[in-house]
Amino acid sequence: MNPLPEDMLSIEDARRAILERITPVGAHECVQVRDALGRVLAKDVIAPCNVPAHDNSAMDGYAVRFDDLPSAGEARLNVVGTAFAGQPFSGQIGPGQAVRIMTGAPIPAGADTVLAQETTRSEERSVFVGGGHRRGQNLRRAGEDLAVDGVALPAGKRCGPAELGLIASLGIAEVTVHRRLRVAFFSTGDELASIGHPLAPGQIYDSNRYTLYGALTRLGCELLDMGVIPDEPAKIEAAFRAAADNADVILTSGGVSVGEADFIRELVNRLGEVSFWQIAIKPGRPMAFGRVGNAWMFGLPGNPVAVMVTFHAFVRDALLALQGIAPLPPAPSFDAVCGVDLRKRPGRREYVRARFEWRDGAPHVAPVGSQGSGVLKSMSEANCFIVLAHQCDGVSAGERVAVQPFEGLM
Ligand SMILES: Nc1nc2c(c(=O)[nH]1)N[C@H]1C(S)=C(S)[C@@H](COP(=O)(O)OP(=O)(O)OC[C@H]3O[C@@H](n4cnc5c(N)ncnc54)[C@H](O)[C@@H]3O)O[C@H]1N2
Ligand code: MOO
Repeated sequence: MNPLPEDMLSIEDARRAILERITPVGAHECVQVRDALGRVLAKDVIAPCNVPAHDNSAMDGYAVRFDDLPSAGEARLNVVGTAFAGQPFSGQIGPGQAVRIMTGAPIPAGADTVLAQETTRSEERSVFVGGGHRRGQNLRRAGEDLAVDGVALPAGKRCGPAELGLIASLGIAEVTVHRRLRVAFFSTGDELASIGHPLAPGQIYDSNRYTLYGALTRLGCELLDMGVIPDEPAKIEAAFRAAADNADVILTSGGVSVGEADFIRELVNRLGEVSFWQIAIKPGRPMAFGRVGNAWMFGLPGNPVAVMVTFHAFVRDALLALQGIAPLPPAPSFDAVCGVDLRKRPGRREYVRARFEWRDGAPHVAPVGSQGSGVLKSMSEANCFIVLAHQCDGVSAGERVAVQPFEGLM
């Protein structure tokens, strides 16, 4: 078995080193509510009005005065009008009176309680009510969702469907968001051909740019796809310079290890700085992080699954932090019963492509397909990673293991 290098950083140390150094992109812009989907708020959204705007009914039924309700037996109240959402009852409810009310209608003056109509009996202009009610029941108070002048959404929040609706519920047409993150990316390797070009002997099709396109698009980044760059230092250097002039982040794949055509680290060290490049992770050990000009640089390993694992473990959260998202959402994770024995070398965290399913009310998980770090098929068949901790030295069938589902992450 090959020895593990001694100067590998743990995943936690590498993540900390990355996240401590980066700060969100400074530039902001104003966008229409719909265009805020996936964008990160750069300023708090302050409520210009209450939501709900007025005390209103949570049920179809009757608005009443609690003091008119019997503690036992049945009381009769006079129905003096009707309140609809959008058509309030303009009068005042007096003793012994009720107003027929629909869900969302403003509570008439004088009423303090709503009876669901299923708990009542009506006859012409009367309603009969029993005991057992609570003062204030079935009422939604003005401002109980969002209070006027309060922070409705904090800066750093990424806008999803709920946030768009919430902003609209305040009547706000535009919000201030961080500028989109610009990410330049290219693949390196003489063996790589792009789609549409025939393969020369020894060549393979470049898949990493497409995987990265997918992952970056899902994160809402502005993409600068720089294609395939051959293993020629001058060409890679030119690509780095152009990328650093135009992007906040540069992602490369390939050429980061110790082979004779692996130029990435040497070039980045000349144009900027490599902070570290060996991490206690499998797959993905040779991943370089550093800077070129004003851009952050992630030199991802060439193997297609190593690209995805390092993106998941390091790049994703770094991009979220650069977009201004705070605090970073934790990666969803749960424990599942492992169906097979797993071999594992202590001293690095391993990400195993796997599928989980629910059986007998509990999650079960087992690896899928070949775990070679060039094998994308098993990545596509998997729906989660089994994450084996740094010091773990193997798992026996039936033991519980940590699982990170892909949904929402990849
Ligand atoms: N002597 C050592 N050799 C290797 C080590 C090591 O520590 N010592 N590490 C291995 C590990 S782990 C990985 S991962 C790879 C990473 O090396 P590179 O980043 O230099 O990647 P390449 O050599 O350029 O490519 C590796 C592999 O991936 C294929 N590839 C590259 N780019 C693409 C692409 N865009 N689309 C599809 N496939 C791609 C490439 O053809 C190679 O097969 O190094 C190990 N070696
Ligand atoms: O760790 Mo490499 O990333 O096996 O493929």
